[in-house]
Order: sequence, then C-alpha cells, then structure tokens
Amino acid sequence: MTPVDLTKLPEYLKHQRWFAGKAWPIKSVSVVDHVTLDSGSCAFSLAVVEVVYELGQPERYLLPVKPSSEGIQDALEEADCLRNLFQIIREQRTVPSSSGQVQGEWLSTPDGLVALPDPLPVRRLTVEQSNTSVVFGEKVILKIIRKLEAGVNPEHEMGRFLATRTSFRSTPMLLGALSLSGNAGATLALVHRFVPNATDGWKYTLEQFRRSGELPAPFLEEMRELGRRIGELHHALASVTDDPAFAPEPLLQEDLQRWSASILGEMGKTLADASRVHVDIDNQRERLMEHARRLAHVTPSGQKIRIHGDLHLGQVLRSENQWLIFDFEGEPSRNFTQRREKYSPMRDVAGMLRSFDYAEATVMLEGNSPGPRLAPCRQAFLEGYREITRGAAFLPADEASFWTMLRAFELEKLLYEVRYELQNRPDWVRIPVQALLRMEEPT
Ligand SMILES: Nc1ncnc2c1ncn2[C@@H]1O[C@H](COP(=O)(O)OP(=O)(O)O)[C@@H](O)[C@H]1O
Ligand SMILES: O=P(O)(O)O[C@H]1O[C@H](CO)[C@@H](O[C@H]2O[C@H](CO)[C@@H](O)[C@H](O)[C@H]2O)[C@H](O)[C@H]1O
Repeated sequence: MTPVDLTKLPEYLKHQRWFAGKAWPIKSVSVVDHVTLDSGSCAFSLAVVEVVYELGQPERYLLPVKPSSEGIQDALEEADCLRNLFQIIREQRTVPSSSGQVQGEWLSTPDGLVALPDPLPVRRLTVEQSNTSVVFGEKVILKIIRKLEAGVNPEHEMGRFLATRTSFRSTPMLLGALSLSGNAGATLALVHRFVPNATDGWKYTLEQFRRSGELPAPFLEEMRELGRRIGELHHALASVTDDPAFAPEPLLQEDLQRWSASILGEMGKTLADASRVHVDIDNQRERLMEHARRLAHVTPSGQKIRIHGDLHLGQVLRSENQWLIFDFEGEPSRNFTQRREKYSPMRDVAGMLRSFDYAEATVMLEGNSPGPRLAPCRQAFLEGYREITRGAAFLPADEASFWTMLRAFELEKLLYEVRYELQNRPDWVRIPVQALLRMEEPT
C-alpha cells in the first residue's frame, strides 16, 4: 500500500516551493520507497517519490506526509513530527523501509554533546531555501533535503570529515544525519549546530558597501580574516588521510588540460547565449579563450583536494565577530560525482573574488556612489589567504602559475554565472557580462 494518494501528487508537487519541475509536464509519479515513523505523538510516512516528466530526466523527492481527509498533508508542518524525526537521528535508530532502511547517525564529537531543552522548542526557518530547515531549542538546525540525488551527498561527507578528521572549527559543525539505504539510497536530512544571530556574508558586505565609498580599515581587516579562514579550510581539506575520498593528489598536466578544455567547451555555448543580450561579448571571445588555453600550459605544481565548490559570500556567516563557512553541498548544477571531484583550491578563491564583484555591481545598480571598494576588498582577502597558505603543498609553487590559474578559474566561474543568471535572474546577467568585457589581455 502506498502512503500517499498518487493521483493527488502532481497537483500537490506543483504548489511546493522546493519542487524544481513546476514548468514541466509530469508523465507519472510513483513511490520508490517509504517508511512509517510512528514513535512519539506523531505518526507519519517518509516517502521517496519519483517524478517522470514528458521530457528530461526523472527526479526524486522526499515527502514526509501524514494521511489526511483533505489529501496530502506535509508532516513537517507539525512540531511533533519534526521532534520525532530529530529523535530518530539523535538516538541513532534504524527503521526498516519497504526496500531498505532508514538510519539515524549522531557523531561522537564534543559538539555532539550539546544539551537541549525538554520539551524541545521547534522553529521553522522562513528564509528562501531549496530544502526545509528547522531550528530546535536555538541550538541545532535540521535540514530536511527535498530533492534527492543518487550517490554520496557531499555536504554529509564533507561535514563528517571536517568534524571527525580535522581541527577546523570555523563552520557550524555537523552533528548528525538521516540516511536511507537500499535502491532509493540517499542522505535525507542533516543536523548542524545552529549559529544564533548570524548574518550571511552577502548581506554583511552589501551593508558595508552601501555605507561608504571608501571601505574602513576594520572591514578590510575582516576581509583579510575571511581569506585566512578559507586558507585554513583548504589546509584542513588537504590533511593527510587514508580516506581516498579526501586524500590530496598531485596536480597533473592532464588535470590542467582537462580543466582548460572544459572551460573552452563551456565558452562556446555560454558566450553565444550571452552575445544575444550583449553583442560586444563577441569581440572578447579570442582574449577569453586565451585565458583558458593558458591553463593547459601551466607547469603542474600543487595538489588537487576536496574543495567547498560553490564558495561565495552567501556561503559564509558572520556571528560574534567570526566568519563561519557553511553549505558544503557544492555547485547545484553538477551531479554528486562531479561535485566530489578533487580540484585546485584556487577554484574556491576565484568564487569568493567573483562574489565581491557581485556585491560592488549590486550597490552600483542600487544607485550608490562609486568608491574604491572592489580592488581593496580583493586585495585584503587575497592577502589573508596567501598569508595563511604560504608554502602550502596544495597551491601552485610559483607566482605566474598562481595568477594564470586564478584568472582561468575566475573565467570558469563567470561563465557559470552567465548561465545561472540567464536561467534564474536575467536582469543580473549584465554583472558577469560586464566582468567578462573588463577581463584584461592575458600577460
Ligand atoms: N548552522 C546554521 N546556523 C544558522 N543559520 C543557518 C545555519 N545553516 C544555515 N543557516 C541559514 O539557513 C539558510 C538556508 O540554509 P542552507 O543550508 O543554505 O539551505 P538550502 O540548501 O536549502 O539553501 C542559510 O542561508 C542561512 O541563513
Ligand atoms: O543557492 P546557492 O547558495 O547554492 O548558490 C547559487 O545561488 C547563488 C545566488 O544567490 C549563486 O551566486 C551568485 O550570486 C551571488 C549573489 O547573489 C554572488 O555572490 C555569487 O558570486 C554568484 O556566483 C551561486 O553561484 C549559485 O550556485
């Protein structure tokens, strides 16, 4: 027996914020696995449903649902159901599902000893997000993943590695997780320490950029700090380990050639799309291609390591005068296997530098006065990063390679941004396009 009325599902899904397929006609929906969780004062089903579209790839979603006379009711709207789900994780319970099992995991780390009030207060997060997050007792945050991907979830794996194998603490620590094994295997939920009174780095930087043309010295020191934290993150991710998913690997010429070819490949279609809105971009094509080509000819030095993969100002939190780095799920447009690939950490550095340009462009679009903001911000961040990573085995050994790689990864990120903006925020496509037009001649 299925736990949910399948005939009502297509309509239900189309009204959910987290459902990515709103624009596509649905061919069929089926339940591929389900489990009933009936401990505590709320009984509900966790169902994994597969949505097959008329065109394109099928997708899987996690539906925590309660039987209701009115059709489908989201169990996450009830505090008792949320507490029930959290208890399964905290108590590391195993519950058989129709084709596998659901497993709660709680890490045995000092952070895992967190004391929680009883009864446990529950608060749903109201921010725009692709999943559903809930705060318990203002101490921990549970993220229930809505769109499920096959394979190892990078946020789960990275969080566990950082918490149990490294001393890196500038992140809300992973405390636990809920996983499903069997033919619908996936990470279903993650629990982290909740950071109270946090502002994300994007809002924090915009506020500062709006306030003044010239950035005050204390803010630039904070940007230097941010660079140091990212450098420390890379040191942690480059830790010597026998775990093949994390062990650093030497950077090879073939890696550089592959990355260069991939950027060149992306450039063709992306610039063609961009030139429909900005004709000038065509004149820049040769110069941009040269930046990508040069990457292939860098003399290989340094390492490939696991990286954050989608680093920007929205992925850092500012709380109690500290920077914390979070959201290790990687770039949403890539599948889990691609996101788990080892790369040069220069890719993360490039991501953050691009974010400063977005902040500058945003305040200029709002009509604020120009100021020397972007260059000092970039410089301060890079100073902090380079200070903490001086001589690190994971970075290129010479200055020329450092800059060639940085420019090539900035270019790669710019192309990603053009595609992202064309798809999601067409008004903003001018931000990466203007930056492409400004990109200097390769030296
Ligand atoms: N550990 C945390 N402490 C405080 N706030 C957090 C924490 N983790 C996430 N948030 C807030 O919740 C928002 C959504 O989190 P995120 O993990 O990015 O969800 P999603 O993957 O669904 O977008 C973030 O933008 C941030 O403001
Ligand atoms: O939703 P995620 O946080 O995983 O990231 C996606 O959305 C981001 C947009 O919010 C996007 O970032 C781009 O816009 C930012 C400003 O809103 C800017 O700071 C980033 O530099 C820029 O790339 C991110 O790329 C995307 O994966």
